[in-house]
Amino acid sequence: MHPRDQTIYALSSGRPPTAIAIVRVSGPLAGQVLECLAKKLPAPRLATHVLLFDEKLGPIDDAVVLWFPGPASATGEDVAEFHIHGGRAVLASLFGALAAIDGLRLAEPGEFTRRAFENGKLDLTEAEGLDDLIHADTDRQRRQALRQLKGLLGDRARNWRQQIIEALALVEVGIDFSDEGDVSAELLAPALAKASALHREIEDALAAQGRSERLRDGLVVAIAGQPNVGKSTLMNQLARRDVAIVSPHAGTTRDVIEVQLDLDGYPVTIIDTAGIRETADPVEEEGVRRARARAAEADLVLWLVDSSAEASNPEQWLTESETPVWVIRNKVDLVQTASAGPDLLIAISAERGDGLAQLLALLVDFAGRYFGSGEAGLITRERQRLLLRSTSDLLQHAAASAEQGEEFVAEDMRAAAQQLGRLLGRVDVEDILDSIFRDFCIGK
Ligand SMILES: Nc1nc2c(c(=O)[nH]1)N(C=O)[C@@H](CNc1ccc(C(=O)N[C@@H](CCC(=O)O)C(=O)O)cc1)CN2
Ligand SMILES: Nc1nc2c(ncn2[C@@H]2O[C@H](COP(=O)(O)OP(=O)(O)OP(=O)(O)O)[C@@H](O)[C@H]2O)c(=O)[nH]1
Ligand SMILES: [Mg+2]
Repeated sequence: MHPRDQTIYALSSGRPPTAIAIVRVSGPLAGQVLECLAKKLPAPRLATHVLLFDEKLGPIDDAVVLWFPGPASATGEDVAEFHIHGGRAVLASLFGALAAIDGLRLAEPGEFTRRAFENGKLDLTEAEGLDDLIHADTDRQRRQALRQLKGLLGDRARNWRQQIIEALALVEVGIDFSDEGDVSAELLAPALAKASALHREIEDALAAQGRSERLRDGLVVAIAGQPNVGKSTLMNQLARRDVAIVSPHAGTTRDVIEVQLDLDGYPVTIIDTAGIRETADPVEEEGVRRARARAAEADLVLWLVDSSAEASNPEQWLTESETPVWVIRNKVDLVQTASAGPDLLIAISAERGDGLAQLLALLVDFAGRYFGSGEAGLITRERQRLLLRSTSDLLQHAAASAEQGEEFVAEDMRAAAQQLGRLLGRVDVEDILDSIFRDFCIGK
C-alpha cells in the first residue's frame, strides 16, 4: 500500500500529562477504528461520550469521540478523533490498540496538513499560515497568521494567476491569427495592458508588505556594557523573573541568556550578555567574544553605563555594525543629579525600577517602527516574496518581449503564471513540499 493511502494517527494535543488529549486518525480505516474501539460509529460531527474498549486490552478510557466522514473533514479524508484523559498510561493504552490494527501507522510531522493540502482543503500559503498560527507567540503574530490561513495571500495569488491566464489566452489566439497582423495586434495590446496592470499590483503588494517577515521572526534586543553595570538586573526586570544571576562581582555573566517577551503584541527576544572588558580569563574572554557577536547581530543594543562611574563609550567596545545603540545610564539611585548627557537616552535604576516604564515605552515605539504599522502583512516568508518578485519581473519583461514576437510574450506570461502556481503549491517538486511540511508539529 502506498504510504499516502495508509491510515495515520497522532497525538494532536500537548505533551502528557494534560487534562484532555486529542488523538486524531485520518484515512480510509478511520471509521473501522471507531467501530472497533467505540463499538459503533457515532453520528457525524457530534461529540459522543463512549467507553473505549479493546478486545485484547480491555477497557481503555472513558472518552468523547468525533466522526468526520470525508471529504467534509479537516484533511478531506475520513477522520476520527478521540478526546481522552491525557495521562501517559491512557495514551499508551490507546496507542497500543491503534498500533495493533493492520494498516495504521503513526503520522509524520505535518502529515495531516499535507493530506489536507493534497486534497485541496488548503493551498500552500494557507498551510504556511497554519504553521505560523501554531507557532504564534503574540497577538500580532496570531492575527497575521490567521489572515494567511484564511487565504488573504492565496486568494490574491489565485486571482492574479487567473488574470495572467486570461491575458495569455488572448496572446495565444493572436498567435493563431498571426497572418492577420491587425487582429493579432488588437489582441496583444489588451493582454500587455493587463500584464502591466498586474505588474503594478504585485509591486504594490511587495512594497506594502512592510515588515511581515520580521513579525514572524521577532525583534532581538541585546543588553550590553561593561561588567557590573547592571545588565543582568535589567534583564530580570524586563523578564519579570530571575533568569540571570546578579552579583556585585564583575564578570558574573558568561553565557548569553535569552528571554522571549510579548511587548504590546510584538515578539521581542531580549538577550543578556557578558560584561565587555579586556580579560585574561579564557572563559570570560569567550563570554566577551559572544557578547560582541550577539550585539552586532541584534536589531537594537541597549548599552548600559553606571551613573556612579565614568561612562564607557560603546564604539570603543562593540564590534562595528549597523545595529542602532541606545546608551542608557543605570543606577541613577546612586547619584544626586541624574543629568542625561547628549548621547545618553534615559536614566534608570534597574534595581529600584525607576525609568523602566519609560524604557519599555521607548522599546514599544522602536518595535512599532521596526515591524511597520497597520495590518497590511500579505507576504510573510522569503519563499513567498521571491516568487512574487519573479512573477512581477516576468510580467514587466512581457512588455519588452513584444518586440521579439508574441511567442516571447506568451512565454513570459506562462512563466509568470507558473511562479504563482508555485506560490500556491499547484506546481511543485516533492522535495519542496517535504521541506515545508517537515517543520510542522507532529499531529498537525
Ligand atoms: N477537535 C478539533 N478541533 C480543531 C481542529 C480539529 O481538527 N479537531 N482543527 C484542525 O485543524 C482546527 C479547526 N479546523 C477545522 C478545519 C476544517 C474542518 C472540517 O471539518 N472541514 C470540512 C467541513 C466544513 C466545515 O463545516 O467546516 C471541510 O472543509 O470540508 C474542521 C476543523 C482547530 N480545532
Ligand atoms: N544601586 C544600584 N545597584 C544596581 C543597580 N542595578 C544593578 N545593581 C547592582 O550592581 C551589581 C551588578 O549587577 P549585575 O546585574 O550583575 O551587573 P552585570 O552588568 O550583569 O554584570 P556582569 O554580568 O558581571 O557583566 C549588583 O550588585 C546589582 O545589585 C541599580 O540600578 N542601582
Ligand atoms: Mg550579568
